[in-house]
Amino acid sequence: MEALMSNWANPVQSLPEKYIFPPEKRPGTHVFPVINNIPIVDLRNVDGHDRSQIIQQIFDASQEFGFFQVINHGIPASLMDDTMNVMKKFFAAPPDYKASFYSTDIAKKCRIYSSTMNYDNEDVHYWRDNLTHHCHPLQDHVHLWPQYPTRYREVVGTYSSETMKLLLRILEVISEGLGVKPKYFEGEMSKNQLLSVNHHIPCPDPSLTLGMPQHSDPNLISMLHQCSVPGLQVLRHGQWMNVDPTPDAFVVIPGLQLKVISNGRFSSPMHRVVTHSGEARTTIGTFLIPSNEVVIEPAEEYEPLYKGYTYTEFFSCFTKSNCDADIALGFFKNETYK
Ligand SMILES: O=C(O)CCC(=O)C(=O)O
Ligand SMILES: [Fe+2]
Repeated sequence: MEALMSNWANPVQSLPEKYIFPPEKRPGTHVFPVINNIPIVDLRNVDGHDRSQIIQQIFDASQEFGFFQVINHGIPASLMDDTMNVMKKFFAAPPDYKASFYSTDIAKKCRIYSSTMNYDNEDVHYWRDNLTHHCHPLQDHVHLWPQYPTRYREVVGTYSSETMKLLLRILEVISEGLGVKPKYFEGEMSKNQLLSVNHHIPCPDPSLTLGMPQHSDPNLISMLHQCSVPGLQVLRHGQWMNVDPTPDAFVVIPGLQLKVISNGRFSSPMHRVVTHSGEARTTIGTFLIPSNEVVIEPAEEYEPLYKGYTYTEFFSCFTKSNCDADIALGFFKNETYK
């Protein structure tokens, strides 16, 4: 349980050796530029006269940046704040309470762990704790969730059903732009909803370590709710750049399955997390994940870049390739159109 950083005495005076990355992987003392023109999609009139313009904005943003932010998305700021506060309180809970959720078993449906799924075998640890649990359908999972703080289940229950609805609305807009049936992404395609909360305590030396490895999200689509402390970086034209938090917005990140289904019209941007020396950072990620059995394939018939596969087949290649998206997708590339 000493693995959980949120139990450590605060502040940590010097970076423990196990968290110091080899020089080529360190973020260094470089000041990273901020992406100051991240596309912001205003969803206020998505069901009205702005719909076709919104579709265009989402596709343009995905082509140009790989991701976008949404505002006026219908989830009240008060619910976003309540959920963030509940999460911050959970990570501040007594160590004994958190111990009951600690597990390195990825099959466990509600758990807290530190660094990555590979804590026991990795050479260097990432500077993060993570709470992950399934959310959908609520009645199958809510009994496994924390009960501290006392409002956890009530607040996070509402939050997760609202974020699920929002992601399905965004996916419906995307399906329209792709020219597939409006409910293409419902049901098996978005069967599992995962809430993944990252918590990074203040770090004595952010130049030497990382809060999360560089990766593309393996699922269908992700939505990220950042607190006010920056840390998310996206690789843009070969350079790491900061995606600073926009109050009350969500960052929408297409996953690798959307890249395949859209036949490459969406990409799945490479991102990572750097640490902060002054303040703790908490982010709430919502992931939609296909069922294990559903066949993922380009929705267009014309020159499909990938062969069909099940999500289980993909995920096994993804983990075997050490979570390298290019290697994993390489197994499913269609030779004819490479
Ligand atoms: O916490 C963040 O800012 C990013 C989280 C993320 O990329 C992920 O959980 O996949
Ligand atoms: Fe991610």
